[in-house]
Amino acid sequence: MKVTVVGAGAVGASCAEYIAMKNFCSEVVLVDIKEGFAEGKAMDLMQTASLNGFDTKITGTTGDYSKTAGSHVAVITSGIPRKPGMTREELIGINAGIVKDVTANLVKHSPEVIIIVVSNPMDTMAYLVHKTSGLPKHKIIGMGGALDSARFKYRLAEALESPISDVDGMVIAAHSDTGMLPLLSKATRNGVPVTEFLDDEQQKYVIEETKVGGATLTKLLGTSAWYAPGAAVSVMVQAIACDQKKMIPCSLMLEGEYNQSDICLGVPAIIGKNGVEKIVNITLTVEEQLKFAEAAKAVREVNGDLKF
Ligand SMILES: NC(=O)c1ccc[n+]([C@@H]2O[C@H](COP(=O)([O-])OP(=O)(O)OC[C@H]3O[C@@H](n4cnc5c(N)ncnc54)[C@H](O)[C@@H]3O)[C@@H](O)[C@H]2O)c1
Ligand SMILES: O=C(O)C[C@H](O)C(=O)O
Repeated sequence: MKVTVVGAGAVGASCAEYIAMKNFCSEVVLVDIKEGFAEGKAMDLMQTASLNGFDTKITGTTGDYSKTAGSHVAVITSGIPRKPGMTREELIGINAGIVKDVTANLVKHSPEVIIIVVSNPMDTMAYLVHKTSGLPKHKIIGMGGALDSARFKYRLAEALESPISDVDGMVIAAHSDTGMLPLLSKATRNGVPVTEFLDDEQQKYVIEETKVGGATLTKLLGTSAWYAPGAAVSVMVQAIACDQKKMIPCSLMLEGEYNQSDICLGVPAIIGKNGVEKIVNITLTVEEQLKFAEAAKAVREVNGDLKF
């Protein structure tokens, strides 16, 4: 299994590191536009192989997409991250052009590739890849829900004063500060609804902190996060590489599911060797349905700024 990661910056390098550490892939190719940067990151990571005990071969290239030929999966992390005080949506002006060019280069050299879109604003960038790549819809997957759900579990465990391994939960809808929908109604501690343990104020805290999870880290770090994003991507790549058929919330092109069409939004899906094996329909409360529709409206407005 060959995986390309475009963008050897914070998130791209973290993806490559987690993928290699899990040792399920033969080859990871890092691509960046900055001269020598991807080559340097690849060499540094390869020098951890004997220390960390992996056999994945990591190489780097400055923009030579012929080196990515025959990739099964490609991850797009190229583009600018936000700074404190910014929204992800403000990145569209620069990142749309980058994502469009990168997609064309990837598909040219790997026509069968499955693309995982990470660059922000992610739901809109995933939509852009659908509109420009010519790939079938099951081969384009936006990464947001896996990360947001991990942050939800972190906040749930904090409020429950429990180990994170005790909790389960999922975030769907948009990967944005306002459009995320943490499904508190379905979150559990060892199978017991968390609503049995958390009062209204604690529930509100968990939801609000989850939604601004990326902004909180951006404020602390001065740029956006990379460890959890890289780990989230590695889980998705592994689900494809090992045909795990894992249920992961991902930003997918909807054609009537959840009452939405012609939009990429976070919904639970089965991820396996073909990419998206199936979108999973779950029952939402009336309030959740309204929030999902509101998130869709906001993402649609951002999509309207795209030029194809
Ligand atoms: N979807 C998510 O959950 C999620 C999570 C974290 C970050 N992100 C997004 O991922 C993107 C990358 O974040 P980061 O922290 O790694 O930024 P970064 O600045 O550390 O890295 C981005 C890299 O992309 C490279 N690049 C720019 N244009 C390129 C091109 N045309 N071809 C190849 N490489 C190119 C840059 O040289 C840089 O090395 C941002 O848009 C950020 O908002 C999304
Ligand atoms: O917050 C950001 O801008 C980056 C990313 O989308 C995240 O959620 O960490």
